[in-house]
Amino acid sequence: MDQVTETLAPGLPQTVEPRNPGMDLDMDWVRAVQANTSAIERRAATLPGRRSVKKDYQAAWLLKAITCIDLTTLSGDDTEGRVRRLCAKAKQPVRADILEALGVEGLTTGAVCVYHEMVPAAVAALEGTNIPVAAVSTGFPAGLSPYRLRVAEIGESVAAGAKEIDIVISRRHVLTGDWQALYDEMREFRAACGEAHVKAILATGELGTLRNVARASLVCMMAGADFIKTSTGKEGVNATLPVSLVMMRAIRAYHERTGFRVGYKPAGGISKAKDAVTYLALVKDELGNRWLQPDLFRFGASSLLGDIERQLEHHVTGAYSAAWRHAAG
Ligand SMILES: O=C[C@H](O)COP(=O)(O)O
Repeated sequence: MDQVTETLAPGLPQTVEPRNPGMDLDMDWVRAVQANTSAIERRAATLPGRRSVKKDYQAAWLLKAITCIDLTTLSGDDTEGRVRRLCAKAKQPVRADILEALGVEGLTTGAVCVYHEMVPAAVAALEGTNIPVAAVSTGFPAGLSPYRLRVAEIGESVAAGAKEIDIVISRRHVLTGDWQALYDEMREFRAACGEAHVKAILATGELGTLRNVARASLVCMMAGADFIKTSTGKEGVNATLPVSLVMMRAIRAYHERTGFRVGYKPAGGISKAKDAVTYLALVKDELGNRWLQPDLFRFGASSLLGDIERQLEHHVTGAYSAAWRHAAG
C-alpha cells in the first residue's frame, strides 16, 4: 500500500483517541488569543483551487470523506421512517456495484446525527453495526431553553443510546466575554454526557469575530470538549474555510499544550464532493494525517453523500465531467 492509499484507507483507526479530560480555565491564554482576520481570509481564499488531487486518488479521498460523515437529518418533519432510511444509507452509503468496482467492503458513514426524539429509532436501525448515533442537544439549535432542561436533555439522549452528544453553547457568553460562564456550562454539559463523546457546537456564524471563534474554541476544549463543531446548520452563515482555519489552529495549540487531540467537525452547507476534498486537504495541512480519521474528523452534512456517490459513479464509469476535473485541480 503506498503512502497516499494508506492515509486515505477507509475504516476506523486502530486506536481511538481517549476522551479529552480538559484543564483548568487559563484566562491569560484566552485573553492572549489573536486571529489576524485579513491573513486568515487571504489564506482561505487560496484553498479551493490550490489543491491538486491526482485522478487515481480522487476516489480514495471521496471514500475517506464518507467514513467521516455524520449523516444528518434535523428537520421538524423527521419521522421514524425517514430515520430508518437514513440509517440504511449510513450502513450502505454507496451503491453495491460502485463499491464492487472500487474493490471496497464494509464502508459506512462515521455516525448518524438526529434530534433526541429520533434516537431510539436510529439506535434500533443501527443495532449490530459500529455506527454510533449522535444526538443534537441542549435546546438545539438556539440553546435558549431552561438550563436544567438542557442538562437533562443530554442525560435523556445518553439513556436512549446516543454515544455522541452535539451540544450548543450559549452564544451570549462569548458575545459578552464571559469565558468563565462558557467554561462552567461546557464543563457541566460534558459531565452530563458520562461516557458519551461530546461535540461543542460554537455556532460560529453568530459569534461576531474570528477572535471570538478562537477563544470559544479554546475555552470549550479546556472544559473537556472531545470535538469542536462550527455550526448547527441553522445559522445564517455555517461552516466556512476561514472559521475552519481558526478552529483547527486552536486544536493544534491545545494539542501542543496538553497532548490531547480534539476532533473537528465543520457542519452546515457542505454539500459538494469537491468541497469535502478541500476540507480534508486543509485538515491534512493544518493538523496532519492522524486527524484524517473518523474519531477526529467529521462532516456534519445532510446532502453531501449524494454528491459523493455521483462522483464515485463517474469515477468507475470513467465519465469525468470537465467541471469535476477543473474543480479537482
Ligand atoms: O450538523 C449538521 C448540519 O445541521 C447539517 O447541515 P446541512 O443540512 O446544511 O448539511
